[in-house]
Amino acid sequence: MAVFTEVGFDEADALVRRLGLGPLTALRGIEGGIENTNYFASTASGEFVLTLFERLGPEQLPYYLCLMKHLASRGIPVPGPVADPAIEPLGGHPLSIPVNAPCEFLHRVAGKPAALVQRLEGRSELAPTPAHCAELGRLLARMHQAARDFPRIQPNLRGLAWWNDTAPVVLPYLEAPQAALLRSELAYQNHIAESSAYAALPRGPIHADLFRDNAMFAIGEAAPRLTGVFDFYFAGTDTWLFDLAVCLNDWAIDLPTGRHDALRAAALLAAYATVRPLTGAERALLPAMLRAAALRFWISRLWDFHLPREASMLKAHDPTHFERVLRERSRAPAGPLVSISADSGEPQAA
Ligand SMILES: Nc1ncnc2c1ncn2[C@@H]1O[C@H](COP(=O)(O)OP(=O)(O)OP(=O)(O)O)[C@@H](O)[C@H]1O
Ligand SMILES: N[C@@H](CCO)C(=O)O
Repeated sequence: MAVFTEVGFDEADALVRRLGLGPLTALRGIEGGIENTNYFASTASGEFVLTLFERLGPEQLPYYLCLMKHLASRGIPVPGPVADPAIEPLGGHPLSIPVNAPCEFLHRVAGKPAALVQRLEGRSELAPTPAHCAELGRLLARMHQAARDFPRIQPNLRGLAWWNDTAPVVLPYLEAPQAALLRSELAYQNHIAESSAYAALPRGPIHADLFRDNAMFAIGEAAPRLTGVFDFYFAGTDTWLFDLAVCLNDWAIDLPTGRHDALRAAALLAAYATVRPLTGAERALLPAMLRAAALRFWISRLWDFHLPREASMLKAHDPTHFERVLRERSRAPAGPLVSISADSGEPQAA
């Protein structure tokens, strides 16, 4: 469980009252998550999640919170953040907004920047079937399209620049074969990022961390139905293909071996393509982006594992999983076991 910062009942009560939600009736630290402190907060007006940001500051947070609001207002099922009625929403062009200007969705709790968002119903499906993957694929494509006119710009802060900065920090902890893999994959990804095919990839705001534990499905319905996706705190402007690769590397992977599951991948890709067919450049670079997405989480897990932070309830993720996924992706250069027909963009299991 990750509660890095303890929140007193009275302080949370003061926040929800200020936001016009009535008195707090219950507050409970949430199991799971490794980045932020999360609590379930029940109030007279409904169920919410209180997040205290442990690493991110007021420079980055307005992007995530405003993106969630933007998506929610476009009918994408994401938790809407609750605004402080005392703070005037900022108008005008986002680039003209001063970096430290107050954001109506950003609060302060226990000395940390904090947000209160709606609690989604349902539960995560940790053993997804092709039908769950299809639901996710459709939603991902709708989300990419709905975010296209989101006016703020912020890079993916866990993108290539961060990999280049962080690899030297974790390399001293690695055995020789792992260090060689990390160095060579980083060189490959720097090379890919300079290519004209990469420059041609469509891009926009992406979630960038949409693992199966960041989505909720309705409970007790015959067919899988997503009730929403959450945890946008790694979102940023990047290629849509990278977002798709992050999802494929989690939703369509056999967790014990790191092997690709062709049926789940085909379902996810086909559903995505029914909403937004992939471009030629995307089809060409899917294998490289699957490697990039594996590298991203291998590095962040190594970083969290070898340079841990204090937490009263914390379970670090296993870095060796993404080392296995990366080796699998590099061994099978065709990437997922699917072929995507050039004319329709429709993937099929190979
Ligand atoms: N809006 C929400 N609705 C319902 N449950 C939520 C919501 N936000 C968070 N949760 C619950 O809290 C848990 C932890 O949240 P989250 O995954 O965002 O943690 P984190 O530490 O911020 O991120 P990470 O997944 O990057 O470790 C989730 O697994 C989920 O059970
Ligand atoms: N989804 C990430 C954790 C949060 O970034 C992982 O599984 O490593």
